[in-house]
Amino acid sequence: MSVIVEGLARRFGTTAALDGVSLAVREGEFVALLGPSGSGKTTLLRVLAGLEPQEEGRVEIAGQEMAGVPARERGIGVVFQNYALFRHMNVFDNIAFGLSVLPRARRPRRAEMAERVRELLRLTQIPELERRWPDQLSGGERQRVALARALAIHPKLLLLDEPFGALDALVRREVRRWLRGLHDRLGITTLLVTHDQEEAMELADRVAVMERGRIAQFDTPAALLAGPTTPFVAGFVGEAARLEGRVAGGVLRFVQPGLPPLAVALPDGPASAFLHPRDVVAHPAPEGPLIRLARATAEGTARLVVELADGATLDAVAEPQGEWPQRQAACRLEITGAQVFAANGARGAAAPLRLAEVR
Ligand SMILES: Nc1ncnc2c1ncn2[C@@H]1O[C@H](COP(=O)(O)OP(=O)(O)OP(=O)(O)O)[C@@H](O)[C@H]1O
Repeated sequence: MSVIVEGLARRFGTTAALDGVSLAVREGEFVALLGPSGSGKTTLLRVLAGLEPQEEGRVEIAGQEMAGVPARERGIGVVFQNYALFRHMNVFDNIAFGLSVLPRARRPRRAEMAERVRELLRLTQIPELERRWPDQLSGGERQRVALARALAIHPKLLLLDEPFGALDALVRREVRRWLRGLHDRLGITTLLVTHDQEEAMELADRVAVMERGRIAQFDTPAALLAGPTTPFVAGFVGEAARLEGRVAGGVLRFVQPGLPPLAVALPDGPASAFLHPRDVVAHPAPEGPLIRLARATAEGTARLVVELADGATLDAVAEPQGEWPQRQAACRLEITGAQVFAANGARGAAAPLRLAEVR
């Protein structure tokens, strides 16, 4: 089911939780809504689900205008982080609940209902938990039950609000891979709210980055990392550090001493550069910025925190062939690229200067 949102607004007192949100989600797509706390992610999901009124704008799901359509007639499956299972019902009854609240005309008969619940238990790979009570389940198992309950009504759209929030990191990773596999098999259009960018990047086909009630950028994970369109997105997505500088004659020089200038096609004037750790490569050198912290990564490379001459720190990687970097050792920093924004919002990708260009 495709979802089209246009100019959506929702205020709480003087707070604009949604301030003109437009978004077009394709049928079968997995989209993550990513943004800092309070940026409007949950409100957007609640408006789509019909749990929150929209003040301005329109929502269309599968070609149908949603204004005035009550929540339970929207055909949407919802899993909220705090949408706990019913403690007085076992797993089977929790899942069947989704069906029992359907409007009478669409509610299946008992035998059909039981068959559907068993099918969902198989689909979510927890058939052995059918008779368990919620307090006898692990966090990951509870999430599977909550998802089975949301899927019970054969939703055409699935809305997930921080569904893994309560799980520890390892279980979280496992459950989200499983969820993505399930999505690929069922093909249900899915919107997931998260403030965890790793989760958004791993799961979603496209990510909508939200900032103060608006969509700052809606793109594939790779495009967001490679081409953030605003300083907010550049700072929020990835692990980039922000450094100030000045462009003159196509050359960016940093305010901080000890960093090489870069070539960038931007007008003269102040500029902000976003440097990802992988773009800052430390080489052994007799003098220069000091390595304050060094740690091995899961990929077998070394991640460093380097202290610049003015006391500011910068994340970097060690030159791949170099010796294992020592704390307190001096280094020379090479910058292989950066996203740069001029004061007027124009952006450019910076690259190392060739020696002939350094004046
Ligand atoms: N029922 C409400 N009453 C008053 N203000 C609200 C209400 N719901 C949300 N808000 C406000 O609207 C803004 C957006 O909230 P929302 O919950 O949508 O953000 P969010 O991005 O989901 O945040 P989080 O990641 O913390 O859940 C916030 O400033 C919040 O305080």
